[in-house]
Amino acid sequence: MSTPPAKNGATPAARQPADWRDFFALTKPRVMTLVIFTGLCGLLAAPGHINPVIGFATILCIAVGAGGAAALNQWWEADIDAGMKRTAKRPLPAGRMDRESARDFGMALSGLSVLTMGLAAGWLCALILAVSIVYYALVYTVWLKPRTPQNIVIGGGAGAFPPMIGWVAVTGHITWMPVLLFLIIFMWTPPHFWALALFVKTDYAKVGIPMMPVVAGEKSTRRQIFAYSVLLLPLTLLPVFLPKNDGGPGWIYGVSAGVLSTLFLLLAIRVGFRNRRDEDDSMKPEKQLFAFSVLYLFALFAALVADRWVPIIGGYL
Ligand code: HEM
Ligand SMILES: CC(C)=CCC/C(C)=C/CC/C(C)=C/COP(=O)(O)OP(=O)(O)O
Repeated sequence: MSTPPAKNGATPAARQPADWRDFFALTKPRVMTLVIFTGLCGLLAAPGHINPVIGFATILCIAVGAGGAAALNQWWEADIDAGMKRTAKRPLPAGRMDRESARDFGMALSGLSVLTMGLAAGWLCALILAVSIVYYALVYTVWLKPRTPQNIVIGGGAGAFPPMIGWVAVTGHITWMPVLLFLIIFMWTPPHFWALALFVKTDYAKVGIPMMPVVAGEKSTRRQIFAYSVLLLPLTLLPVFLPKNDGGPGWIYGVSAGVLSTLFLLLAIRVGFRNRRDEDDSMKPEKQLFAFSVLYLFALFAALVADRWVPIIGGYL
């Protein structure tokens, strides 16, 4: 694929050779910690045993594949990133790397991760990883993001696959539980992202990306954040009703999910029905919901692992 033409000539040519820190930054390491964590939790919560070396390779491949997809995302969007305050310091818009290096790095990481995943954890895991890379780098970044305010609703699927990959690495097949884990992240993504989009709305408007607050306005986005958060609560409780032999969790997960999702909903209600009087009003509730969304998913998946391992460890004591 050739490098996309500059949309407004904003991306400068690289002024200096990139070093390893720039390549690392290209993998969006902070965002990907949660992607990797949910993948790890899928693997640790699944019923069954996995060779630790294969388990480690699986998580490494998720990390490398997600990093590769993130590099391809930045290769494609260098001009957009140059126009937004939040992203302008990234290696491409800041002129620390040329676009072809980012593209080649992204392609190499993506190819390598899928191949290694296939050899280590099996070709079903490799297929799901390949789908998530293509989903993020192509379907979301190239196709949906510049076209529709539903971009992150549909595109959010990309980030929902890692726990399914971890789970399938252990069990070998897709059952209800990994599908529910996928759906939980799918439902979580709109409130996670729109809370942030509400306070960086002007940036997205400036570069012409049709994010929901830009297209449908604040009020509609707030109501939609609320709606997805309402649906998220019962969805996170559904796993408890699955049979134990499909890895259905018990009360540790159930209680944690109930408490966490209720807190999430309370914050979403504050954001959802807030009437800002003027543009200068603080965005504290939105910032709180965004920050909590990250903590929430970490805690929810940690509870899933605790649910499986606390009784096992307790049995040894
Ligand atoms: C299409 C779906 C998603 C969109 C558009 C999105 C967008 C964003 C954006 C714009 C940020 C701001 C910070 C940054 O860019 O560094 C962010 C932060 C973050 N996102 Fe998402 N996100 C999505 C899905 C996910 C998923 C699936 C996960 C993990 C499972 C995730 C985890 C995180 C984390 C951990 C942060 C905080 C990073 C930090 O502390 O700097 N996001 N997200
Ligand atoms: C295994 C695998 C391939 C996982 C992919 C994980 C995935 C899709 C994560 C999405 C999170 C993310 C970096 C969103 C940024 O959106 P953006 O690119 O629109 O944000 P930006 O404005 O910060 O560039």
